[in-house]
Amino acid sequence: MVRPKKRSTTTSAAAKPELRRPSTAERSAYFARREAAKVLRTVLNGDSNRRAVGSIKSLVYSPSIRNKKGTFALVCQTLKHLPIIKDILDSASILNGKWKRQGELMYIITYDILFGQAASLVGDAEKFLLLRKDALQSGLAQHLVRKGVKNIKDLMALQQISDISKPRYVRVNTLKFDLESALHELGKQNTLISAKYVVHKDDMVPDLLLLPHAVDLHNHPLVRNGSVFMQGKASSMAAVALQPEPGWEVLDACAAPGNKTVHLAALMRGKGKIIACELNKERIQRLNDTVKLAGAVNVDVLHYDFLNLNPKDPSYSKVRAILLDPSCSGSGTAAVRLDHLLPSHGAGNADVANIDRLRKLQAFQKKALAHALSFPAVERVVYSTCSIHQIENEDVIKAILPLAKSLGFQLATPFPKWPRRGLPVLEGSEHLLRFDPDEDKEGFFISLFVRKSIIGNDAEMPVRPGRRRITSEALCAEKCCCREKKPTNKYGFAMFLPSPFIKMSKIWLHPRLRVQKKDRCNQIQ
Ligand SMILES: C[S@@+](CC[C@H](N)C(=O)[O-])C[C@H]1O[C@@H](n2cnc3c(N)ncnc32)[C@H](O)[C@@H]1O
Repeated sequence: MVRPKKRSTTTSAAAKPELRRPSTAERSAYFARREAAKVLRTVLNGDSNRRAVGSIKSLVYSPSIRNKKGTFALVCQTLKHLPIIKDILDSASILNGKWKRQGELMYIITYDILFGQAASLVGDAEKFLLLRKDALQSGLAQHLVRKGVKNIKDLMALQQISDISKPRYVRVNTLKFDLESALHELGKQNTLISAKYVVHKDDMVPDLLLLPHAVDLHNHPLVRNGSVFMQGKASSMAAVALQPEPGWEVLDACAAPGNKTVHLAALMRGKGKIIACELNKERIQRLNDTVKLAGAVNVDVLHYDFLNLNPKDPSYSKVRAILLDPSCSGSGTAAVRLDHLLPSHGAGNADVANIDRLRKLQAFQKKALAHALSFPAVERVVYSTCSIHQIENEDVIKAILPLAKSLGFQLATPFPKWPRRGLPVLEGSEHLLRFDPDEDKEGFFISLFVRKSIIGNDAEMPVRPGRRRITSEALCAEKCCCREKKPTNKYGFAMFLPSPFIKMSKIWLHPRLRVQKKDRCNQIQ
């Protein structure tokens, strides 16, 4: 890394301005630009490979970034202006091989020279671009002409980049703090911004507080000591929908970073047991940290593949509720993650690679939901995603519903007063809950399965927890999400039933359960 030059002993009058010791502001701006370039490189690489390693926010708020606020602003602003910056650098052929390899740093500095803090520019890369400032400025003037606008303000308006004014929610961690004290503390005069936050209680989710969107609480003492968690409304609804009772055994199937795990612990008032299962080794540390920060003593972190947990293992025989918040496309949080700033935005979201990815995610989601429903004592299962795609939401429920029904589950209605429900593509979609990215500033999906002893019309006999009645529809759903499709006979039944099912001899040949061959698998496509 080329650092700002230290004071030199030379006495040459011409060299003096170049070699003076950089001021604190210049040094801090120098490092902020390097930190921003590092984040920008990760973001742009992830975007071009369609494999984001983290959102802009999560990258900026990682411990390695010192000047978080400055870095975040610089990355966002550079991204907003990136098409213009690239056009100017390309058309003026300013970058040679050496500086091309540091493209992200060049973008950041160009942003600063043309649109930002050109005052504190020290460093070799900065010097290189400052020497070409005239070329950059005339490139900008030509760009404005090409776009048919008079000034930068009009140019930005043309790009129609809207700021996402998502309200800021915090969930009070009742394991450590109480709602009224949090309301009081957060409402106090804030010395940093010399203003009071206006804090409201959420009208639907207990222990959730609402603040203005501009409020930055990352460094607030209550956040740092785990008294409150920065958690959105939709995400906070998932654990509440599960309604775990104090003393229950609960499984959080896909747990890291653990926001919902510790919410479950708070709802259970620290009584009972939560098994927090997580596959990803790196994310286990985050999960452990969240659990520790929240003071959740009844959480057992398990580094394991949820799909390989054996529901018949006595360790899980008392699990009464499962929260399944599996990996998903994250499309519902795209706005919050500032994906609209990325070059790929608007480049055809539904491209082939994306659809392929969604199908793979859906295959996992269906397997995981079928697996969650197979735990013998489970009474309540929440399936949630932060995706807006039907394929990861309603389609998953539709595919698994026959199996769920055969096991004695029904869809129940979490938060009946919430106005936005599931897309009407399956019977019972009114039970499903959706957050809309336009109306609610984020997309989210929650479904709740509750085990009843009588299954509506399809069943004359009660199904006790732990016992399953297998219908042909259920078999279809289970096979199609876990195995290859099997050939069916003219009645629509599988001709090659998996041997354990035959051994169980529990396939009830009730005429109602025979589904038409043509209808059998369409719900899982
Ligand atoms: C959407 S995130 C969960 C967020 C979490 N519920 C929260 O609120 O903080 C999904 C998590 O599931 C994990 N995961 C994916 N496949 C898994 C599997 N087969 N078993 C356990 N965890 C898995 C991912 O590593 C990821 O951490």
